Amino acid sequence: MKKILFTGGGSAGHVTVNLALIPKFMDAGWSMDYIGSINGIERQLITAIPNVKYHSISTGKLRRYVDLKNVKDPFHVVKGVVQAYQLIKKLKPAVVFSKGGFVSVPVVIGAWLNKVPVIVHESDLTPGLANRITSRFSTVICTTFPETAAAFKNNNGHHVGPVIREEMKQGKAERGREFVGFSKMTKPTILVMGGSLGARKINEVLRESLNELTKQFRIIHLCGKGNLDSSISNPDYKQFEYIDQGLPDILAYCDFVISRAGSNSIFEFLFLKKPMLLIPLTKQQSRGDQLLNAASFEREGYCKVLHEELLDSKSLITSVRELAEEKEVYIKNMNGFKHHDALGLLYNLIIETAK
Ligand SMILES: CC(=O)N[C@H]1[C@@H](OP(=O)(O)OP(=O)(O)OC[C@H]2O[C@@H](n3ccc(=O)[nH]c3=O)[C@H](O)[C@@H]2O)O[C@H](CO)[C@@H](O)[C@@H]1O
Repeated sequence: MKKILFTGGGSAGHVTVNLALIPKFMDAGWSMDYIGSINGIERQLITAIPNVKYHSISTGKLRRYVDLKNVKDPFHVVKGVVQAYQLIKKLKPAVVFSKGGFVSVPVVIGAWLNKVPVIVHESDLTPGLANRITSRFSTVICTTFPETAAAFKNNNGHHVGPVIREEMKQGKAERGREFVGFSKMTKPTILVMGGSLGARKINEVLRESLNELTKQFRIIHLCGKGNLDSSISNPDYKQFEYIDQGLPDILAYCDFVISRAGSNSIFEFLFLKKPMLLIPLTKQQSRGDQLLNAASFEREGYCKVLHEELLDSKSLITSVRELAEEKEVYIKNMNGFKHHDALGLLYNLIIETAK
């Protein structure tokens, strides 16, 4: 039986493509292992899947800012490399697929030391730090955006396009309504998603604006772990920390989306033709990848952008109303995007690369 090893984590954006690939390898009868961190979101998402064996290793965050943990973390990364090397030596996978995030660095180096071919995936317009490191130890780097492929120095970039999980295509609006517990009613519904980990500023401003927004809309708020606010009682507002299996149904049910600009999420919204208001992570909080993702979508006319520096209750309410008024224009523009089978392309590439 052929064996594949997946890695990637830290946030769901570094797990989603793995979640899309796993059913394909399962159907083809491959044996599957996953190396992730001890406490990252990948543990919760992957251990819920039967037939995938989860192994955890020590990890260290790769920070761009000064922090006392920067002294300790290189030791965690080195320990992770040793653990990954030993695990891969024992597991003997035919190929490693890495979706990035800091946990992937020791795994990819461990695979390279074991001479196992590695495929890396980058979903943002500019490569993340982890992928810039792991690209040097990889056979192919697959990208969501065409221009990203050229950024990798070893000429091993390969554009595959946005990988959409199969279940995203099978959402049912009525199931979504029942899942969240809204009564049958015609008020348009907005899904608010501050990235897979939630976004404090978006949560605060949204909650300040709730009374005004719910005069016109219903709101489903994915607020991130530990961010529920039990003091709010509004029949047109439902909040969840994170939704795993039910998300396709909820997206099918929603009319609009307010979101961070993580690449996997925005391509899912594009695929489902949901007019979106994007509030990208700022340059102070990140390398600026979401600003570029959002700018690229704005140029194509797929979204409206509200920069966090300008985000307050007034600008949020105005932007949402404008989005709703211009709904048809956004949908028309999104209809022009040509989707192809990126998941199939990626799957075939992995099969061809496997030893
Ligand atoms: C803070 C941070 O580091 N953000 C990065 C992270 O974002 P983040 O982890 O938010 O990643 P994305 O927006 O790309 O993807 C999130 C994925 O989680 C899913 N989802 C989300 C919420 C939920 O309740 N249920 C659920 O299933 C979405 O459908 C999507 O498939 O990875 C992205 C892709 O590399 C980057 O663009 C972001 O800059």
